[in-house]
Amino acid sequence: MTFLALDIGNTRLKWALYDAAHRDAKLLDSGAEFLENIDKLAEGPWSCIQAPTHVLGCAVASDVIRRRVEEQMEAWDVAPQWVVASEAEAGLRNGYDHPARLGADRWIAMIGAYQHMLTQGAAQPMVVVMVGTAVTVEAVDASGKFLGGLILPGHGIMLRALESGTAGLHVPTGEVTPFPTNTSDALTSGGTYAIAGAVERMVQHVRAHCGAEPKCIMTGGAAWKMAPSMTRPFELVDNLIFDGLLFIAQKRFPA
Ligand SMILES: Nc1ncnc2c1ncn2[C@@H]1O[C@H](COP(=O)(O)OP(=O)(O)OP(=O)(O)O)[C@@H](O)[C@H]1O
Ligand SMILES: CC(C)(CO)[C@@H](O)C(=O)NCCC(=O)O
Ligand SMILES: [K+]
Repeated sequence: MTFLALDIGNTRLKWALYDAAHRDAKLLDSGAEFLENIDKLAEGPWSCIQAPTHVLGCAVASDVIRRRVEEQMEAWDVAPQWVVASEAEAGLRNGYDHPARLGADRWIAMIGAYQHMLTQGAAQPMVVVMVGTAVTVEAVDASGKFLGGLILPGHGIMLRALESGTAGLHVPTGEVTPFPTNTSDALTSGGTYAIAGAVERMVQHVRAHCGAEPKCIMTGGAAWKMAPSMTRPFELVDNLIFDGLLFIAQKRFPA
């Protein structure tokens, strides 16, 4: 039995092959492709992996992209399933006005984060941050209710927006520093502290609403770059989407 977890994001597709559809499964293989390269998965990295028994995915990209990924799996005898946000799943309840409109990546990452917290001890409220093309900052109470969350432009989008929207700004990478004294540092620090500041605000909201200190957990390819600029301790988790997918898969595909 093998299980393939897919995370089709805004910019890249990430995949991970496990030896079982279980939270303690062993990772056999993994990779990432920019969305413009997904038509070469079958002849490329997927040509030499074991055919998965089950495929569970998270897709925030368009249906067209999702269908192109499904085409890459035609050599395998498997019907991929895609998680969509619902009113409740895997211990979480969805407080969104229209639960199905919540991004599947956000929902799955919260499921991963909540289960991760429960394995560590008593339930407490959480702030779950995902740092990628976009940044999301979610609030979950100790009972597993998703209270609401923020969506912000990611660091790359912020800087590109400044570059294209101003007369004379160009954006070479700078350092994050409290008092930037050159343009590069001012831009890099501005983007980083915009994210860190939004997260701090959400921590305050959760503390006030729940009357308890939230557990803060951060994921996404650029999470480690944000970590030193946060105002409070954050646990970094490699890929909460895969953790969430594994947990959901364990229910959907019992051994
Ligand atoms: N120093 C930084 N601080 C914060 N964020 C950064 C930094 N450098 C890059 N980023 C962000 O990280 C993103 C890349 O992260 P990641 O690899 O998780 O995203 P992705 O896989 O491209 O996104 P998606 O999952 O939406 O497809 C970039 O788009 C940029 O917004
Ligand atoms: C916010 C993003 C872009 C983050 O990847 C994604 O989760 C998404 O497209 N969400 C749908 C809208 C929403 O979550 O309210
Ligand atoms: K993502």
